[in-house]
Amino acid sequence: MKRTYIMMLDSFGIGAAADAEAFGDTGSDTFGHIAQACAEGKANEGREGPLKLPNLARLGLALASKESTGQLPAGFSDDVEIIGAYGHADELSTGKDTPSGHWELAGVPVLYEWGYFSDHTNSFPKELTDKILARAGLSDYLGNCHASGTAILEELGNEHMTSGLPIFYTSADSVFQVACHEETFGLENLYTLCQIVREELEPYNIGRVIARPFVGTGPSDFARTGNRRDYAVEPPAKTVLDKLKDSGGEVVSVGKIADIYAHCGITKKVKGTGLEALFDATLEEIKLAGDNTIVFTNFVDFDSHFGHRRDVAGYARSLEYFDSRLPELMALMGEDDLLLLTADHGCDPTWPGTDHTRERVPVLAYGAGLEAGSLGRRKSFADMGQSIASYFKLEPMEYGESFIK
Ligand SMILES: O=P(O)(O)O[C@H]1O[C@H](CO)[C@@H](O)[C@H]1O
Ligand SMILES: [Mn+2]
Ligand SMILES: [Mn+2]
Repeated sequence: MKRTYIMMLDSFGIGAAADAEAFGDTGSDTFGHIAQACAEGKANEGREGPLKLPNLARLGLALASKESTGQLPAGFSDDVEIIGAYGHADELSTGKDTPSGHWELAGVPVLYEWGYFSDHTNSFPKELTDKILARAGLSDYLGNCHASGTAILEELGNEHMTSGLPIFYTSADSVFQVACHEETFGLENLYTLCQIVREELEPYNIGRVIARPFVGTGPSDFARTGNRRDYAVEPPAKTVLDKLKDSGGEVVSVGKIADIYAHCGITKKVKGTGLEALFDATLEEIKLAGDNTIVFTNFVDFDSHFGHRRDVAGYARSLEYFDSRLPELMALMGEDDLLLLTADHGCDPTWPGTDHTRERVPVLAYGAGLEAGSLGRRKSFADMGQSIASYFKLEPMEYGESFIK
């Protein structure tokens, strides 16, 4: 029986990419800097001391990081019995965003330039927002800037609730984000507005519109909810997910995977909010998975709760939680099953600003008869897509070199 489990630790980079300089990210290292802070006793909220990831270490995480950066992350040893194939991959895609990372992993790098709203204030062109407002029947909107999604709620959340005007903001990514209160504005109204934005963005080549619903009564208790929705454009070519689906296989999305692939190549969708719920849902789907199935989970909290929020201790705590649950997943694996752990970009919580960081990602592959040891430096995340194609005996992808025969 052939089944692949892809665990996407959103934003878990392992060292600056070869081209990090072009992004202002030279020296960034999500994993390395978290480990460093932990070893120095600077990440003790809700956890303590050096970062402990024994299961990921046995899969080769620390050694992959060493091969990426030239040094072992603080608190990790190379004297560990390695049970998996481990490597690190550079990104071919032009951007350090979520869709690019996910699509490239599935064999389709984004080689064109996305559109960006690069101006930090007055970010959106008036002719665009005029069209959106007219279609949505709104008189005006708030925001119109680059912002952290939680900071902008503190700043504009109250005004939004009293005026009923949506908050529009963006970031260094190719995104148009819309924050609205779930109760005062209404969740369905927010989704409808985002659909209008998606349609009006057609000429701008923007990767994603993101609905950012929140609840609460004021800045002290505003909280974003799990009803976030991503409206991505479709990948520019068939991904390995499409190919497996077209060949009659099953592709199960857990979390926001389906949204990120614009629902292409997916046969079943399961949602969950938070690391624990997503891990539970993943285990349930693995138990149900038949032959020729991919179960693909995105663990978004690493990125949205900790990376973007520059919360080192929170990131470390969640990594340790994730690691502690890995044995449950591995116990469900059949002899021929393949487990892949990776990331889509970096989001170094020690880095200035609140944006992603251009980093290499871990490529941890386990099972399916793979020999334990180094896979070295991979030129593209697409090596994973090519390997999955080869594993399921699908037509080869256009990009990527397989590490599975
Ligand atoms: O600050 P928040 O709203 O979490 O937004 C972040 O999330 C988006 C998607 O990763 C990024 O573009 C960044 O802007
Ligand atoms: Mn991401
Ligand atoms: Mn992000």
